[in-house]
Amino acid sequence: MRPPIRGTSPRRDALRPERGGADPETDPETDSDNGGHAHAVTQTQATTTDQAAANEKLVLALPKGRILDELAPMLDHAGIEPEAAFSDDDSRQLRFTTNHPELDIIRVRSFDVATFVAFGAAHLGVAGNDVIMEFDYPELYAPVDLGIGHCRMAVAQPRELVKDDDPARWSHVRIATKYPNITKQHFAARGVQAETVKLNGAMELAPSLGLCRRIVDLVSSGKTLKANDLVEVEHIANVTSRLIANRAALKTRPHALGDWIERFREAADAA
Ligand SMILES: Nc1ncnc2c1ncn2[C@@H]1O[C@H](COP(=O)(O)OP(=O)(O)OP(=O)(O)O)[C@@H](O)[C@H]1O
Ligand SMILES: O=P(O)(O)OC[C@H]1O[C@H](OP(=O)(O)OP(=O)(O)O)[C@H](O)[C@@H]1O
Repeated sequence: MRPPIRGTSPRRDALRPERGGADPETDPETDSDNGGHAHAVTQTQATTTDQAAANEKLVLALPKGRILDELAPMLDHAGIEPEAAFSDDDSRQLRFTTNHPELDIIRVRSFDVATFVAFGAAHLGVAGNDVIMEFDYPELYAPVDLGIGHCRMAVAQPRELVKDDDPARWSHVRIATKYPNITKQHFAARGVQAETVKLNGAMELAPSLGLCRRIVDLVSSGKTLKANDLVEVEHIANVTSRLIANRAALKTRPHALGDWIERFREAADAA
């Protein structure tokens, strides 16, 4: 099951910052979400649904790990104080209340943030644009670049391969990566066929063990590549973390979500 797909270019659209904050009421794309079927819903049904939605708690999905550390001061600036268990590493709790009775936080894996928000299980979330691009969910909208989680996505290969190799002459490559979709799109755009082997981590091991000669992965300091005798040969994208929102929720609860989007925008501007 995937969220419904529309015939536009959602990836680029999702990552485009919106002027003056999200206004789903005037967003022509969100207006066309129902493909005209909205007229079949009676006013009473619509009102009841809106009220039910408005009474539901908002859920903010946050990733475990490194992003959470950088996000902490931003949550503070946005006025969000999670309950104590949120910062307790020994706690097995996954959903947390906050100082706002209408807002809960869930803590999930970074790739899963996008899925929870795209399917409407969470209304808002924080995810790297690596994750947003890889899934390319049309139901995601990314209004705020939080300016944290800076890194880049790159193609890398063993140092020894570089001297006799010209990437401009590649016609077919085999790549180990956590990002098969981005990788295929990147190479397709320059006429290279890419065969991908999906790994969930430690991609840097693949060349030395003969799995694939090349990898696509995130690079920040470059230490991991260096330690594994690999070098970057192509840049694919710059990566930062974004606030993401479910488009349908933006439409049904524009004020509640818009308020949180504005708070995160201010927190990002202040950082
Ligand atoms: N070296 C890095 N420097 C800066 N940001 C990074 C780096 N590696 C990853 N990121 C960003 O942080 C996000 C989460 O990465 P992190 O390594 O914390 O989780 P993960 O190991 O990819 O996911 P999981 O929780 O599923 O194990 C990535 O999606 C990316 O946007
Ligand atoms: O350029 P660097 O500063 O060395 O950072 C790059 C490393 O960071 C990420 O891995 P992470 O530490 O998240 O481990 P992972 O393999 O479990 O994803 C990424 O996948 C690289 O391996």
